Formats: sequence, C-alpha cells, structure tokens
Amino acid sequence: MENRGDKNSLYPLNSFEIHPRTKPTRVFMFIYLCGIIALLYHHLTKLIFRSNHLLPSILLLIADLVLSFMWITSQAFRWRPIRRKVYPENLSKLVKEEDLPALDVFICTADPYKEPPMEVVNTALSVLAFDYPSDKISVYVSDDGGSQMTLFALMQGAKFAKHWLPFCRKHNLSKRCPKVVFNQHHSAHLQLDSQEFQKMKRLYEEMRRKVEQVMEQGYVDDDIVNEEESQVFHKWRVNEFTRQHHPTVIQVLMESSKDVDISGISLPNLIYLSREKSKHIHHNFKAGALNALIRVSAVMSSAPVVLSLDCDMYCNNHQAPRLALCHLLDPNEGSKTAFVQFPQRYRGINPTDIYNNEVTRPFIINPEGLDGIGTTNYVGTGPFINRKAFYGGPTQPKVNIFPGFNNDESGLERKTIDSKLILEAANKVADCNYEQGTNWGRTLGFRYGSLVEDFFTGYRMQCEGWRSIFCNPKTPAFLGDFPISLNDSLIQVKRWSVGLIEVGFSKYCPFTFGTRNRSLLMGMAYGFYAFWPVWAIPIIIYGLLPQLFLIHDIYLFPKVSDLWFYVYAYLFSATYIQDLIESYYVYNINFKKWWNEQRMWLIRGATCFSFSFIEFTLNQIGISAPDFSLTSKVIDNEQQKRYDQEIFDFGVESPFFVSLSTFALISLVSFSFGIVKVIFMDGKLEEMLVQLFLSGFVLVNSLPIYEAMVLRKDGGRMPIRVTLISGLIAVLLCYAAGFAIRRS
Ligand SMILES: O=c1ccn([C@@H]2O[C@H](COP(=O)(O)OP(=O)(O)O[C@H]3O[C@H](CO)[C@@H](O)[C@H](O)[C@H]3O)[C@@H](O)[C@H]2O)c(=O)[nH]1
Ligand SMILES: [Mn+2]
Repeated sequence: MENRGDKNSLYPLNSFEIHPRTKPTRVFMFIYLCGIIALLYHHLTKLIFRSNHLLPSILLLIADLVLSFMWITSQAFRWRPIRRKVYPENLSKLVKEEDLPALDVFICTADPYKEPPMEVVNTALSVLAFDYPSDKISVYVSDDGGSQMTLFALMQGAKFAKHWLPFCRKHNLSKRCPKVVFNQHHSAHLQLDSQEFQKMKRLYEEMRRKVEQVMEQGYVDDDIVNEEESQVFHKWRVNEFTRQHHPTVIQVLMESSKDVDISGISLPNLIYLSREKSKHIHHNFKAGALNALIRVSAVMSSAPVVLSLDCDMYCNNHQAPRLALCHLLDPNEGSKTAFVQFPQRYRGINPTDIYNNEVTRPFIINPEGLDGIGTTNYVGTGPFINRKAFYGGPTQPKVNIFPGFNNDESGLERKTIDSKLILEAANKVADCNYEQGTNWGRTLGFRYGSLVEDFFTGYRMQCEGWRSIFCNPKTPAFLGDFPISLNDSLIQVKRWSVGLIEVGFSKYCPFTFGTRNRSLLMGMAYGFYAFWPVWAIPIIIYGLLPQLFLIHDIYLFPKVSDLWFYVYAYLFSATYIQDLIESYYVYNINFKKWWNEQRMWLIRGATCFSFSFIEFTLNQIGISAPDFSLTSKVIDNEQQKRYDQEIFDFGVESPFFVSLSTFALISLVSFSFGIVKVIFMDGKLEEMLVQLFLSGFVLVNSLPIYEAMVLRKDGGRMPIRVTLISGLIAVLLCYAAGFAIRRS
C-alpha cells in the first residue's frame, strides 16, 4: 500500500491501493478491443460486398458504433481503479482542534410539499451534531420553496438543537439524525438512560407535532409563535409573496457567538435563506440557489471548507468532516484538491434494488476508477469542497467575487453574524439581479446551463486544473431518499440525461474543451457521461429491429456455422460476464441485484434515455424550457408496500410505459413466432438463432411487464389504456417493417 500525505510523516492522513483487478482487466481490454475491430470490419465488408438489406445493416452498424464508443470511453473507469483509506486518528496529532478549518454546510430544499420540512430539520440536526467544534460549523438552509413552514420547522429545530447536541455528545451517539435515533428499531440497540432518552423523544415528538400542525394549516399562525418570531412571518403576509416572486428572507436562527446549548457550550450557526425570486429573472434552479449560498456564506462566515447537501441527505457518520479533512489537509495534495466526494447512498433500498436506485456503477464503481485518474465526479450531495475552487483555478490569483460591492469578503467584521452591516450585505448578494453582468454561473461558483449542475461544475473545476477525491467509508457518511416508483425513478434519470447532453452538445464538450489541464483518460470519462443517454440508440435498435425482421422471416445475423457468429457471441457474453464478475466479486452485488441493474439499463434505454433527446431538442428549439422536476420525498404507503415487496409499480399512464410495453409486446410476438417456426415448420434455427435469442432476452427482461398487463389487479398494474396503445403501436410497427421490407 502506498502512503500519501507527507511520506516522511509518522502520521499519514491517507493512503491508497491500486485495485488488484487492474492488470487482468487491461489484458481483457486489449482482447475485447480486437473483437470490436473485427466486428466493425465484418459490418463494413457486409455493407460493401453483400448486403441485401441495406437499411437494417446500416442501423445495426450504427448501434454497434455507439456501443463501441461507449465501451472505449468507459475503459477510463477501468484503467486504474483505486481504493483509499483515511486515518482520522492521525489528524489530531497533526492539527490542533482550534486550528481545524471552519465548515459551512449548505442544505437545499425547494418545496415543502415534496420535501417535508421535518426531513429538512432532521438533516440540519444531523450535521449540526457533527463531531467537530461547534463554533466552527455554520449551517445554511436554502429554501427555494420560499416557505414559512420550512422556516418555522427550522426555528423549532434550533430550539431542539440546544438539547440534542449535548445529548449526542454525552452519549457519543454514532448516529445523530433524530428520526433515525428515535426509530424503534434503532433505539432498541441503544443502551441509554431511558428517562433521558424518553425526555428527548418527547421533545422531538412535540416539535414534530407542531410542524405537522403548521403543515396542515398551510401557514404559521401568530398564536403558535412569540412576538419576535411572528415579526419574521409578517414578511409572508404581504399579497405579493409567492414562491416564484418574493424578496430575500435571511433569518439567523442560531448564532455561535451568542447562543449556547443547555450544557453551556456554543451552538453552531444556523441560517435560513430564501433568496429573492422574480418572475422576470430566471433562478437557475439549484445552481442558482447554491451560488446565493456561496455569496451569503462568504459574507457571514466564509469558511474555507464547504459541504453541500440535498435536504434528504442526512449525516450517518458524524466523523465525516474529519474523514474529508484527511484529504483536504494533506500536505502534498490538499491544496490541489477541489473536493472530496462521498458517494450518494440511500436508506431503505429493497433487497434486490429493483429499480437500480443505488446506481452502483456511476455512484460507486466508476468513481473508484475516476479517483485513480485524479478526477472523481461531483454528485451534488456529499462533497466537502475547498471554497477556493468556486472562485477559479488552483493557481489563479484572488478574484473579486463581489463585483460592485465595497466590502471584500475578508473586510467584514464577522464576530456576530447578525449585525446590521452583515445582514445588509448578505441581503444584497442574495438579490435575484445581483448576478447580472457578473461572472457568477460562468466562471464563478456553480455553472449554469445544465440540469446536472453538479456534474457540470465538477467537470469545469477539473478543466481548471483541480483534482478531486472519492471517499467511501464503511459507514456511509450520508444517506438519502430515492424515488420508490418506477415512473419517478425514470423521470429523475431523464432529468439527469437532459442535463448531461446539455453539456455534451455545448461548447464545453469534454472531447474538445479544457484538454490542456486534463488527461486523455479524464476526457474519455467525462465524455462517456456527457453522452450517457446515447445508450438509447443501440438499445432501441437491438430491442426492435431483429424482432421485427424475425416476424417477417428475414435473418440479419450470421448463422451458427459461420465464424462471425462467434464474434457476436463473444462480444455479448464477455461484456456481460465481466460486468457480473466485477459486481459479484468486487462489489458484493448478488446475481439478482445485478440482473435488475442490467434490466434497468435496458428500461432506461427504451424510455428516459431516448425521451431525454426529444426533450433536449424541444428545449433547444424553444418549444419547451428546461425543467428540474423535483423528486418527491413524501411516502405513499401503497407504493412503499409494493416497493418493499419488490413488485414493479406501473400504476400511472406514463409515456414511458407505453414505450416499454411496445418493446415487450413485439419481442413476445417475435419470440413466439420464431419458436413456432422452429418446432412446427422446420424453421432455420441456425440462421435465426441470434434474433431468437435477442427476442428471448427482451422477453425474459419483460416478465414483470407481462405480469402487470395481464395478471395483476393492484394499483401498480399496467393501466389498460397503456396496454392498448402499446398494442396498437406494436401492430403498426410490424406492418411498417413489412412494408419497408417489401419495398427494399
Ligand atoms: O430549483 C431548485 C431545484 C432543486 N433544488 C434542490 O436540489 C436538490 C436535488 O433535487 P432532487 O429533486 O432530490 O433531485 P435528485 O435527482 O435526487 O438530485 C440529484 O441530481 C441533482 C442534479 O440533477 C443534484 O443537484 C443533486 O445533488 C443530486 O442528488 C434538492 O435538495 C432540492 O431541494 C433547489 O434547491 N432548487
Ligand atoms: Mn434527491
């Protein structure tokens, strides 16, 4: 194992190991590449010398070209995967507690009805209770929903924190998110003085009841708040205050220099921010919210380290800041590191992860590969960021981040953050027109122009010469929510896909932009993601074409006795087997989970990947505008039950399901047709084997769809209209294929 950090030091902060699979993987890469070259040669000779079905031959060539492109670019993830270790116990030997850097935490929320305020409060409390000096923590909650209920909930959270933080410290709780601690299952394992525990639980329940009452009411009544608090809510009482159009609200809820907890220790800072919104100025979704947070926090606390979290990502490992600092304070690499990314992990995933919500490959497996080439990607929630990385490259001289502003960042006396001067400055930088005519969103802060501001911003930092690090401790640092219905999950991936191709088709395309500061491998990896949804092309072609032609008795692939058949067989099976081996042996993913993952890849290809191209095109020509479509974090009991039982949820009339059902029906017909031919009509099995196999493969993957169409009666069954429409489309496609074949 190689030591990073100061090599002469007795107390290394971190180390890494190149994964043992690297060498065999590279050998395999070479062999597989030969297979790809052979296949493309076969395609070309077929096209030039002996094609009687020109159109399908060209389409199959396109499909294989896209697959080859994706395979080649994805090798960047396999080139040099590494695993890191950190030694937080050494941190205290190198840095005194009082010298630890201050930490600003950003928590984003955007809608009290989709992101319940109690969830936001829980997340805030879990980070306020970090195992880190309280007076060095400032938590900023950005509320794009401009909701008085969220502010009210945070006010209650601040009161509760006075009891909660000393309680966590006293009992050295390893989990510090209240809802987790008070969850019956978890609390059964806690050996706590029951009276004290019950008292905390009572306080928590009281808070929850109050917040829920306000949620039911839809506003904050003067009766339930004191006079000082009610002043704050008067801002909402003016008619013009709507979610899309309102002035900035900044409220300091806890002030480290003044407020203490019940044991007399300083509390962290807690600040509520709802930036100004105007109907006439685009707010740039989360990226806009984060930029307002960067500026407001620069005025108020200006900590050198920033942690950004989604409101549902609560802290599950109170050591998280110290783990990140093992990298950020590394004497050699620290100053070049833009961020340390903890992976997105989720709680409550069902045993075989039917919708592949864990997205293991992009979130866990690929980042280890990216880390090895110095460039872990930013995933929006869970990164500890070097504040300087928002302001320019690692070697760039100090830039003015407050254009048109007299006080430079360090010029403000920051002893009390709710001084009039500071609040005025903070309000000014949260104005919705503050960014006009500045570089915010272009070279400063989070970059605008993509729905995946996280990917885009992290990538732009890499282009400026920053490095980044992946940190994946055994106890996940943060845990979050995920969509538990198939449709919501596909909508989420569609947003990501649109965001990614927005980068791919912009002037920042990773194959051409920023190559000076990046290696070829980094370019390949980011290029792979920027064109992630192009998987749709081969999946659609292979999911329809061989099947439609089989129905019309036309065989497109080599016979079993032909040598080229084995090239196809090798390329298909080798990549699947490699994936399975990697998942199973390296990442402990069992067969069922792996199968579901590959099924979701096919499902995404047939639905959100392809729809994202349509949406992107419509946005480009101005027919529609980019839409963030927030994922709901509210639990629907029926859906939750189905999810826990691993039953697919189709329940809604979604265009995604029309597309999926069409694929499923066409393969069902073609497979049945092929089998009937083979058995009863002495069909040419040798010639149709590939097509029969592909139909069968789609068919096996579609079993839950047939079940949902025919057998199920519950709320998650396939809506009849979806089945009928897709049946009609399937018939039309069969006819269209027949027509095309006769014409050619
Ligand atoms: O106008 C907006 C829209 C969203 N958000 C926040 O963005 C976060 C992510 O939204 P969510 O609906 O949960 O989307 P996910 O797909 O789960 O988010 C992933 O993908 C996003 C990019 O699309 C990243 O920003 C996230 O960090 C990443 O977790 C939430 O905290 C929202 O409150 C805002 O603050 N303002
Ligand atoms: Mn989310």
